[in-house]
Amino acid sequence: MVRLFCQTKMNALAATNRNFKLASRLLGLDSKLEKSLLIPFREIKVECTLPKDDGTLVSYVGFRIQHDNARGPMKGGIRYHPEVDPDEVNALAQLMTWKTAVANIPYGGAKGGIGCNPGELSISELERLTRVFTQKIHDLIGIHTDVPAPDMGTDPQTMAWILDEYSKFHGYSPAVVTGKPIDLGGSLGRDAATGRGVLFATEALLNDQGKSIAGQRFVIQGFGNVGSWAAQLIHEAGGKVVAVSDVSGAIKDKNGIDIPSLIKHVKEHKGVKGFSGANAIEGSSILVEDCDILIPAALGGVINRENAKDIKAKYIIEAANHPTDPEADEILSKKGVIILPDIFANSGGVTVSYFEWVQNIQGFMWDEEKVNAELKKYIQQGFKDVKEMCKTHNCDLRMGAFTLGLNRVARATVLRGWEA
Ligand SMILES: NC(=O)C1=CN([C@@H]2O[C@H](COP(=O)(O)OP(=O)(O)OC[C@H]3O[C@@H](n4cnc5c(N)ncnc54)[C@H](O)[C@@H]3O)[C@@H](O)[C@H]2O)C=CC1
Ligand SMILES: O=C(O)CCC(=O)C(=O)O
Repeated sequence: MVRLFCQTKMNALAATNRNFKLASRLLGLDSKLEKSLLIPFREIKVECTLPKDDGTLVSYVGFRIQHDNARGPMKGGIRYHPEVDPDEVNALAQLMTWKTAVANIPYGGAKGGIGCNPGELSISELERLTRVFTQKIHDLIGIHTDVPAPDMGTDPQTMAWILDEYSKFHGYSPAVVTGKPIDLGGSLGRDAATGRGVLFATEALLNDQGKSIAGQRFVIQGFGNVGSWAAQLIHEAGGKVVAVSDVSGAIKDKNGIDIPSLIKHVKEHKGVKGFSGANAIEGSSILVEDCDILIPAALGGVINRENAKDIKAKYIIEAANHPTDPEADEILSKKGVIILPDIFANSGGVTVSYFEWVQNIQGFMWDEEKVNAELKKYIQQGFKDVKEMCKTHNCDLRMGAFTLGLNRVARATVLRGWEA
């Protein structure tokens, strides 16, 4: 197995390919088809020169990996983070292909990113960098080819800049990105959608186990778009969020953190650090804190062979992409921990992105009630479909989701005549 950066964390692409191969074996896919599904459709790597506010020039590397388009336009977020590298973006693009298929929305998969630290750039530097990146990729994305969206370190404002820059070349095209500000054709409910999807997915799993959200103790790693919305909605549903972390630090209160007050604090102080309503703890201990349900909502590979044995949660809901290494999967499975995999658990974001794209193409805006009700239907159906695959292949939820996604993409690929 290939490992980079540290001994404990597996390379993201090696981990994703391993899950792909296991699922492909369960489905008995033909080896030529397997190879065609694994190799990305197109890999784009561009140099982006940023004129900084002080007049100096800095070079960044940007990526857009377009993994597969058998089921429709490629779809996936754009990440700004110092650890963005081609293997990670490749893995994330591949995961998008299986995720859109699990959600049963008419898309393929892609992902992009720039290896930068957005926290160290001013707003005008972020705008210039986003525009330069868009200039480099504008002829390879499009409403019916590849539709970006926000991911870690990017937000609706980033999408507005991409939309504006793209429109200079192709005419006004709101449907070229999703996760836009509402004033530019964004969908009501998209901002909360990944967190809301995490709530619906958790409810589906707990219902299946004869349980409910109320009274369960949650720990959440990451308090950005996904983590903070998940925390808020879980809090409203009667769940007790007992510990939270972000890049600034970690906090804990076994009686349950007052999430609305924490959200206010984070808006003012840019992080959970210093929140007076809970005790500070070591960020490194967050994943092994005592709880019923652990929600990683930050980086990949955080649950690995080093810490898996110490995890106390009975359930892990993967709000982040690929937070769990296959080695940790094995350890956790032996401990009886149930994992709701990323390609299902965090599919609420891309599902509402699909609703946004549909609204843009139709030129007709839905109300938020409709968006949330449709999202619930998709997540509940997705859970049923994943469980069905678990039954058919006698496998866990991750392999249930992978076999579901792979099977749908393989069928579309064959129907389109891939051997011609
Ligand atoms: N935004 C979306 O719609 C979707 C996001 N995701 C995934 O969810 C995860 C989070 O994404 P967003 O919330 O959008 O990003 P974000 O940029 O809004 O928030 C990221 C959060 O992670 C925290 N963080 C970063 N490094 C950390 C560390 N070492 N320890 C603890 N916390 C750390 C940051 O402080 C921040 O609170 C990512 O894995 C992303 O790929 C998945 C599906 C959709
Ligand atoms: O909303 C989208 O199109 C993609 C979101 C995303 O990047 C993800 O699900 O990981």
